[in-house]
Amino acid sequence: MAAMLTHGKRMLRASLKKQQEENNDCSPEKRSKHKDPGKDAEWWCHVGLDKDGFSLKYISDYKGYGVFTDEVWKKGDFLLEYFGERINIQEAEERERKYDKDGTKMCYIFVYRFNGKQECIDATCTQGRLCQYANDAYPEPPNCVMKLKKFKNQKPRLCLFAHRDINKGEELVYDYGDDTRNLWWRKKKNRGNEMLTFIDSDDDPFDLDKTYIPDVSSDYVSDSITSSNRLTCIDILSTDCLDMYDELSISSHWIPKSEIISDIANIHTRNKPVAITLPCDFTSTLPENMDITASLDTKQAGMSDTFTISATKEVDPLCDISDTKPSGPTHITTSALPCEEATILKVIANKAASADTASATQSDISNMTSKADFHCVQCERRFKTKGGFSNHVKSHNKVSTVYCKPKRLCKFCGQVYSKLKRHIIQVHKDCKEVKPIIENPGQQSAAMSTIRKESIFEQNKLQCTKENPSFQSQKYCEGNIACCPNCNGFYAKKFFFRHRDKCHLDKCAFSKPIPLALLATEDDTVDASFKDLLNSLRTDEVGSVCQRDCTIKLIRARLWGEKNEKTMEVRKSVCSDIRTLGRLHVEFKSFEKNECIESVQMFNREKFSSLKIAIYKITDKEDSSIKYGFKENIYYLLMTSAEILKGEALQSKQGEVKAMEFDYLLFGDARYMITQSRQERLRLPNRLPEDEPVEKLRKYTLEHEFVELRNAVSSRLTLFNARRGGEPSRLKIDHWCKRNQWIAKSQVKNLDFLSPVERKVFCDIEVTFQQGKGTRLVSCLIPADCKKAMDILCDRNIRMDASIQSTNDFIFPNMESSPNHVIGWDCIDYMCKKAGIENSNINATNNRARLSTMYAALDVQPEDRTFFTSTWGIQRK
Ligand SMILES: C[S@@+](CC[C@H](N)C(=O)[O-])C[C@H]1O[C@@H](n2cnc3c(N)ncnc32)[C@H](O)[C@@H]1O
Repeated sequence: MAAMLTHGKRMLRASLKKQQEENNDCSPEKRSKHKDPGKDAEWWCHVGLDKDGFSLKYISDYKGYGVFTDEVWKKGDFLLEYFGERINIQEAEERERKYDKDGTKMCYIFVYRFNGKQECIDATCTQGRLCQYANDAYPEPPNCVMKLKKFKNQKPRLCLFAHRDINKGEELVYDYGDDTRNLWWRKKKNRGNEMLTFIDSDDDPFDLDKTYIPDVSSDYVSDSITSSNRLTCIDILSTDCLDMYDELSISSHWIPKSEIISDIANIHTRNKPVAITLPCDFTSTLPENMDITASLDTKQAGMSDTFTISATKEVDPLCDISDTKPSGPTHITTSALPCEEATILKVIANKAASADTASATQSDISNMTSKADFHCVQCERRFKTKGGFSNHVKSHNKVSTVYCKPKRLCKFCGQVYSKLKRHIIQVHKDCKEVKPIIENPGQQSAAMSTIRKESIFEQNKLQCTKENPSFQSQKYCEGNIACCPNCNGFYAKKFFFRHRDKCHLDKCAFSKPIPLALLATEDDTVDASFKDLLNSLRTDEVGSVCQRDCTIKLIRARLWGEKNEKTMEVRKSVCSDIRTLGRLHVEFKSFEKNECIESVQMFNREKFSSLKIAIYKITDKEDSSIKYGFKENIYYLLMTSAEILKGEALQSKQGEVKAMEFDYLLFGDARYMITQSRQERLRLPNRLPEDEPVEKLRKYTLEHEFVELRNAVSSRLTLFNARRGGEPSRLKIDHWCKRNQWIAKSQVKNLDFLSPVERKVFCDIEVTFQQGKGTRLVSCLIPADCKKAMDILCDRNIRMDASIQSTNDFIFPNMESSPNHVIGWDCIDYMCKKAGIENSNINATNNRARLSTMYAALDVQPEDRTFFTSTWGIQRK
């Protein structure tokens, strides 16, 4: 593969700068989400965007623009796609001539060979993408590599991958290939001097002359300096040695030599201190590890702009040049120095010193070094000795791990104090609550602890209203704070169990999530179960959107309010619905690039495209397929929400909202996939469980002594009822107790119209009805062999012995102190493992499909079919 990238001119600088600003957008849709670089590349090519983490910078008039990394990349990572119009070679040649002729456009045509044929990508007119600005690596080794990637049913794509680990701030460069006809820059000599000497200026596309003085304020210089915190390499090159090192130029990897040379007019040195004359504005672009403050101070004091760079012992290589006259360029590398040491390299503002520098001797240097003023850039403190300075730097490193006593809010005056106790006793001594504390010193600490707890609660309550709340706890802890439902105290989650005993809480009591718990206490109009629902929301970004956004709050209240039975299922489904709305809103905001936009705007027809992207973002799977079931749920959720909002607008006499009609315009693909999946995939023979493992499992659940009674019975009922959704696992004790209310056994015998099979079914089998999904009642058949086990599972004493919460009235409870029922699929999985069935695909859904497939093959009369489908829980359209 050879790349032919023709040179261009520098005219588009302004427009590219604008483009760069657009590219710097940090929206989440520009973040990678794939670990596998191939998949990652496929996803980004599919989405048609560039990843975050790169920026376009102007390097020099010679090289033009380049792509730089804003973060660290690992070897093998997919970086960017070279995106453009796909054209053939003839068209490419024509366009190249045209671009050259009209001279207004740079030409970005990439030529590669695929299946023996030359193909081209023209990125000349590509807007808002970066890869076309990546330069050729020559003369350095490349840090990335362009690969041709062929994804399913697609034309090949040009993808740039990291060839090695790439640091932040590095320029992305790859090998343009060995077709050097167009790579004129490879014919240039003396790249080390950053193109100051062109050997054949005819080749130079920019017609630069040798005395070209680059623009030091260009983006590249300032940006690369600020982004680089490392002092990795300083080269001191001797040029015209009038005297010993009278003129030196300094180059380092963060400042192209050309730029420096033009701006550092004189760099004099004789011995160790190197005196350089810097222009004022250059001093402000010095890297962090040189002392900028010192130089600025000097300027403020009206002193000269001449500075002395002196080095302490650590920069030993500098000594090497003090005595000997070099025969050629001398390289002094400080790259071996650890960062902390490199900080010691100082710029000392000292007019007198600079005047003397040209004749400075070794003793001058030691004097200077000993007089060195070590300045800590973090806290502005100055040190006379290097030892003191080093210790001080270490102490900074420790700060992050040292506990800093937080300031507490005084509940009496609303101010924060670092010594709350002292403040309360001194200032609020006359307060009714404080007097007893002062009078009974023995109880002081307990009483203060209560006051502190209350103050933390109030403080955290205030934090809840903030976008990025920072919560406090009783004792120091990093993140993960829990709130006690009993005393409202805040504790480290890790140690909450200790407090649980102190507060005499139930062993299985949970801490409550922070912000929602606090907000819920504020709103007394909300019933307890709804507060409970609020508390169960997670406290991440989506959770906080759900609790703050008025529209979501309204929808949540309506969804919750319209359910008669507030079962665990209903709770879960409302929670999941509002989290889905929250997720949509988060994505919607990010696409709209407006943090303040409210979720009601998602229902505004004019914002259709943003909503579309938001849906796309959350339903898109890693392998570029879609979560179609989820997408269809979103459809229904949006429809319901739009109805709620319309109703609300009418009620509040605001007139009808401009709510969207959510037709299948957005959701057609999901609907298609669902139908396809239901009609085809589920019925495919390889999806259906084999008879053998089903039989084995049936036998196992029958023969097993009900040691793991719950799992066995739940699995048996799931198989027996052949029903979707694990409904038997949701049976409640009440369902079992009231089973006789549905069919009176005594009367079954007298029902002449029943066939013998039906009669047997009704006599032997227990029938109960439970609520299915939505409002449907679904029958559950319990075979005779499970009756005893059902009695055992419902026995209150046995349940107590098994530590099942008394409030949990599911027959098949989840044991982990949860108020919920077990997941039917988990039971089957467990039993399969016990029965030695490997990789089983038995589950309620598959089993139901298997049975109905078998049943469909039978020649059954229509009325019997009706009986079968209604009684055996197989849904009929
Ligand atoms: C695909 S463009 C790269 C982006 C380009 N720097 C710009 O500003 O548009 C290729 C052009 O960049 C310049 N270029 C690429 N690699 C270079 C290198 N190693 N040295 C000098 N110029 C280079 C040449 O002008 C070349 O024609």
